[in-house]
Amino acid sequence: MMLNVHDVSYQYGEKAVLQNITFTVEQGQFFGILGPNGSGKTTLLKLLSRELSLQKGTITLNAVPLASFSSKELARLVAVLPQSADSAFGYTVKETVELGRYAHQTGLFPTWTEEDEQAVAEALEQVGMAHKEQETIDRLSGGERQRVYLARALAQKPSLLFLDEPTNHMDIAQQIKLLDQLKKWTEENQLTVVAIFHDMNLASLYCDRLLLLHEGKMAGLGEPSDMIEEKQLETVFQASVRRQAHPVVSKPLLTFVPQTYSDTRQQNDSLSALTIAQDGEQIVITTPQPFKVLSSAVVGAGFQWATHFVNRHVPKHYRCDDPETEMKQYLQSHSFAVHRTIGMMTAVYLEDAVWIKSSEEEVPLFVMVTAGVGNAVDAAKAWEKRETAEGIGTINVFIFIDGQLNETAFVQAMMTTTEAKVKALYDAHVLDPETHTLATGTSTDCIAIASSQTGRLFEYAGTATPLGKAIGRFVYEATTEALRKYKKRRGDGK
Ligand SMILES: Nc1ncnc2c1ncn2[C@@H]1O[C@H](COP(=O)(O)OP(=O)(O)OP(=O)(O)O)[C@@H](O)[C@H]1O
Repeated sequence: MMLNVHDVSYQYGEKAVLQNITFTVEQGQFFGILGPNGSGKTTLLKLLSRELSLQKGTITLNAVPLASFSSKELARLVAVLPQSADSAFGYTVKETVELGRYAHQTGLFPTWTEEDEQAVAEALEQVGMAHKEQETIDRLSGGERQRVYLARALAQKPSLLFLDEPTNHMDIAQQIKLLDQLKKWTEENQLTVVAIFHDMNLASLYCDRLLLLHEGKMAGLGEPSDMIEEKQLETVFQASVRRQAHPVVSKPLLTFVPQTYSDTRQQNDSLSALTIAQDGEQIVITTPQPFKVLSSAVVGAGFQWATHFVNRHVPKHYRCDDPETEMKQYLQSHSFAVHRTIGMMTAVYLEDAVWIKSSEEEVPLFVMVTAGVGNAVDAAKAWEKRETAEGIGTINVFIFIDGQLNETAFVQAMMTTTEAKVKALYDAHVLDPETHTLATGTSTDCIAIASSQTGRLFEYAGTATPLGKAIGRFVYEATTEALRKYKKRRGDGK
């Protein structure tokens, strides 16, 4: 069933609530309508289901004007789950769902057929309420009631389903279950769904296309990934929005920034608040306020907020099939909150760690490096190597920045750090022991870029930028010094 809406406007008395709305929903599509309270979503849905009569514009179903369908014809094609379904108190669950079959009853004295019975049973099954079919509606929870009303709409066996906030009152597990089910029906049975959503992430995850309404006007129409733009949503919803990639699904994920957030994070010179504790077993850097971190660490890789940064000494012959789990156990046994800790390992002597803090006038930066290169690798020749060399070999780099970094700056900081580290290895003439070519790192190197996310904004960290220049310089200097200490301890001083 294809739905076409062209230039539709509507007003209650003098009050214009919809203006020039135009969109098409193809058969089998899951179409979402989003917008703040009062933006006209319910009014639009009421016009689509003919609960309100059209004042201006056209609405067609499979190219036939909506107005030309008889009520009975329309009821066979279209089912509606309204925002607040009329509570049929006293009715049982099954009786409520049976009401959905009235559209299919014919003649003066309609008879209840096997088909009707089956449609009701199926609908109850689909929403997971079959086991409560004899329960009265008033004894159900809000979420269960919502599922029964949905079953009533489904029992109609519609081609087009209009839903006003279908997951209202449902817990998150039920929401996902229901939307998964609806999505499956659109795909398998070519059911067309038009639904109002309040949760933009759910809408984006499940809908093929979205219409964004703002004060009765179209503020956007398209696929979720093209439509959910931070600036656009901030204007429409009057809230601070951040857009990221969903970790699994190829859809955007939105997060809202609390208004109070900026007020609670006014702190200058977060680097002075860092404390360093060192013994032979570990170096622990602690910050009272969480830093946002991008790292390749054993524990806490990817983006994470962290308050503890652990560089742990392990024996030279440490071997483990699952170092991440082992490291997490280590952190737990040392009373660290694993989800707030960045954990790296090294067989290098921790006394040889090098740290540098930039001076006042430069970009506020703190760098710590431990370096061992017994395991050095030339990345360009790694494919030729037969086995990983045994040896003390890891370069761990921790960088703390007093400032705000966006994702671009984080990624560029990683690149700049890697380049500076490679240059330090090059200048120290470190060779891959197997290929005898210049090494670019070791097979287990880790980098953590940690930013206070307060104060100065850094949008870039490439080598042409102030932050990139500082990172390049201090990572190079710290790595060079750490390599010198490592060589000295090994006694080859070269
Ligand atoms: N029957 C009515 N008479 C007069 N004004 C109405 C009527 N129904 C809705 N309105 C007004 O029309 C505007 C749009 O309402 P509508 O219910 O369509 O918005 P909505 O986007 O669905 O909001 P919500 O997210 O709160 O459900 C609102 O300002 C509302 O007050």
